[in-house]
Amino acid sequence: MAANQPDEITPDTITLGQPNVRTVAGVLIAWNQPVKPEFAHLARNESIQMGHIFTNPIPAEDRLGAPFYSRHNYPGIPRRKMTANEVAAHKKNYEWKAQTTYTNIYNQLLCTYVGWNSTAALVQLDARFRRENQEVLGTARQRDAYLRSIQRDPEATDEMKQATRMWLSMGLDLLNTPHHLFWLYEDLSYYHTKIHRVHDLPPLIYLCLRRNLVMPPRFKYTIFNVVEERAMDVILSAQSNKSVDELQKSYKRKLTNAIDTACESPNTCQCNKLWHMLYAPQPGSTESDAKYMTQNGEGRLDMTDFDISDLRVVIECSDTCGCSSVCPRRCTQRGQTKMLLVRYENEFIDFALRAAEPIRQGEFIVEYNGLVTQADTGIRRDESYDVALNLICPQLVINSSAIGNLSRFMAHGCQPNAALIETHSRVKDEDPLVPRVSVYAMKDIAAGEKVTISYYQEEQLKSKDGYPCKCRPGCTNTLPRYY
Ligand SMILES: C[S@@+](CC[C@H](N)C(=O)[O-])C[C@H]1O[C@@H](n2cnc3c(N)ncnc32)[C@H](O)[C@@H]1O
Repeated sequence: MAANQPDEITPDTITLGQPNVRTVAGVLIAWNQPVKPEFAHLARNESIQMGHIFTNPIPAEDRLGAPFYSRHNYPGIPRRKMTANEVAAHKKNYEWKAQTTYTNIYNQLLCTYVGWNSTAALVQLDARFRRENQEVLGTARQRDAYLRSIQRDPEATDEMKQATRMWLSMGLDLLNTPHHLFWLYEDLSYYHTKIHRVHDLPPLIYLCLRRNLVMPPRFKYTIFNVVEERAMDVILSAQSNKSVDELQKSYKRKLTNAIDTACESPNTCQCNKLWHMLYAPQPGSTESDAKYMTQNGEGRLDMTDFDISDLRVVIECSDTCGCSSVCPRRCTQRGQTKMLLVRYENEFIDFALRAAEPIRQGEFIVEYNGLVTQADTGIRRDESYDVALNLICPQLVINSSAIGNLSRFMAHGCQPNAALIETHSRVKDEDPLVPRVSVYAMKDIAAGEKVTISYYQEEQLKSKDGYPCKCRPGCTNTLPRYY
């Protein structure tokens, strides 16, 4: 019986690409077997996980052999589930795990379960259920609070308001249609949240406030960068990969610690030295015009005079700085703290990322995760998902079209409220420096607002064969097409 148990989704079942330690810097996709000799030392480094393909394994309930087989085939989302009849035959044997809850049309608490399809949802009246499912109830409450805010929003269309009722007042018609796209949205929210939970990140929610739901995006979910083999060659030979000691041996100028640091251990913090040795414009040289962004004691960046066209870098502490994991200079290492949601917008934008709670100017929002690949591979890809690594590794980009996290949904804004910032960050100075990019708020962002970045240059926004920019009503720019 144990082999059939559908409710076990432990961190172990979220294997490749979802390592359960926060010190992981990335996943190396090594196509060769055995791995190249120059990568042999990486196999022994716990900050790098090795694999041959990047997968989102389907958690244990797929092994159930249950009769319901979903029409939708999405990475990491089980297709086989139990129907109400199947559950009736088994339920005495198991402690089923709650997936999410809704309020039904009689104002009762309705629960769907992991590994069951929607026909098997149950009304839960018992106080023990509430006590034992605080996390599930909390996420459902946050989702419902957002949906109720749409009902009050004077700018929301009637169609959007009507669609919120699908979630806020769960009807029998939807419960009896397990193939409905609605349930795929719910599964994406649940299984991607599951990956977040392993790393203490907030839940995420996918929504589509339309009469007819559109197919949600199909991609593999990761909260670590996935590095291609050739990109790893570039990383290992880059100057930025050298340790502070190595860099110091060849650095001729006198190092000053003139810039303050918010590090918990200001006297031993190495970040300012790294800035001088790696990225600071050298006197007399016109090569780099990089700007150094440093966090204050609350981990926020100073965004006054921030210009999106500047090259800028954040340097995070490593263990050689002598600080702890809660140091204000380790925001990206700690990861997202603000809850975000992904919502379908319109036929131009498709899906976009929105804040589910207020974010203050200068705060870290989320890391931009994806496939670290060569900028020039010769293979066509959707470059609108590319983020350049101009300072850390100019030959590489992070592309999130097929593998990424929720940041891949950020829409373009001609007056953006967030910015991408290259981040030099690793937990140990001897780990490979997998390039990272972080998203920070340029302005205060209200709950419910879109998180937007500018990913087009001024001249690209007038593209001839493009399509209209929908960043805000009245925008007259056009966006280029990429693929
Ligand atoms: C990085 S993707 C963003 C995520 C994408 N919307 C999705 O659903 O997967 C960039 C693409 O989103 C669309 N997009 C983003 N911002 C837009 C805007 N302001 N106006 C129109 N389309 C936009 C364009 O199709 C663009 O090529």
